[in-house]
Amino acid sequence: MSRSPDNYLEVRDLAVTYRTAGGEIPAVRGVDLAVAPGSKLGVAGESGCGKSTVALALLRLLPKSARLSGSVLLDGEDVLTMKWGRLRAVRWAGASIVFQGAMHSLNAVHRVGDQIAEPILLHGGATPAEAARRVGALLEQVGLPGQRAGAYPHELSGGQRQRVMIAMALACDPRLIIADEPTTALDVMIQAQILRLIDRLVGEHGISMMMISHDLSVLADTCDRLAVMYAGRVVEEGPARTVFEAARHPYGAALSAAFPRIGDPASRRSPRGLAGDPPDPAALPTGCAFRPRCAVAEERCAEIDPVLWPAGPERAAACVKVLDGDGVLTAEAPDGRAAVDADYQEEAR
Ligand SMILES: Nc1ncnc2c1ncn2[C@@H]1O[C@H](COP(=O)(O)OP(=O)(O)OP(=O)(O)O)[C@@H](O)[C@H]1O
Repeated sequence: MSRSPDNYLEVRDLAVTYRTAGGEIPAVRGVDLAVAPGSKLGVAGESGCGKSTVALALLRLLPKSARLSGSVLLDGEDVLTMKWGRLRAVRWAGASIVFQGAMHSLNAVHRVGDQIAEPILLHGGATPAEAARRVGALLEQVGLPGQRAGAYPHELSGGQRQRVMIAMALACDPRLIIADEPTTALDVMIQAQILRLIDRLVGEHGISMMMISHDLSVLADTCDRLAVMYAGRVVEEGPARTVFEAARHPYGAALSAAFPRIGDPASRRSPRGLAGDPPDPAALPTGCAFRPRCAVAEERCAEIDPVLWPAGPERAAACVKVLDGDGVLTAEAPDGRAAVDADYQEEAR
């Protein structure tokens, strides 16, 4: 993660624990992320690794059972500590979210135009006539005729509903869009259209983006940088293409191999698949959380819980080793990062 005062979004040591009747669930365990203005960060990982929890935490949309720590700096202001009035403004103009599954996110009993107009009226200080004009323009921007403003969600297809969600996310000219699995519920052809649409709109408007997906190949195509999450942590981070093509963390490599690139013979080597399931966050294994599924785990991985450390230019990986493009394991010095415990540093050298 590149730390800079210029980052539009900077997440520092974010931790989220859900309190449930069955005990505490540490869903996110110390996550650092950064998005520079106008850039696109992809967050990848299997179901349950904490991606949506991170997305919801960014705008304090988590249920009351969630306990948060760390900071979420949006243009330098900490979302986690700001007052409610400020937070309401930030939620639309500072950053907005496109959720997975538009059917559940749209209100079934209201016309979609009214739903898009709501934030414009509440936060944009527009008159009803101005809001109606803006709704028409937003619908056109997402490829729907302005008259569809009068439709109810059930009268639209899945792809059209997701377009409405994107129009709503754009309503107050946000500087950041958080897209959480924006195409998961759609068929493949429509998925590609929606991804192209999001890509075009964020490019045209100079909006920063954080896109969440379990599909590394989609993120590699869409984003500049990529963070791979596992068991509530970022285990790998770097330029999107490079992480996808040559992951440095065994989990990044396994996830990448699970999405072979069509027409690329090298990808068919697929040395390590993704067998098994992620751990239950309430019962993590000792040491590295990926150890039970890791093809290259060693005895010391049961003792060491690795943190992110430099693993090449602008890259970081949380593993005692790094995997190079040929599958040869090399150990690299972690550049003396203070967070790494002394034994681990010694071992890594
Ligand atoms: N409201 C909640 N109460 C208790 N546990 C929760 C809650 N929401 C999520 N969790 C748990 O937190 C962990 C992380 O969930 P999260 O939804 O953030 O992961 P994810 O990577 O986004 O997965 P998916 O892609 O399936 O949404 C999971 O173990 C999940 O069961």
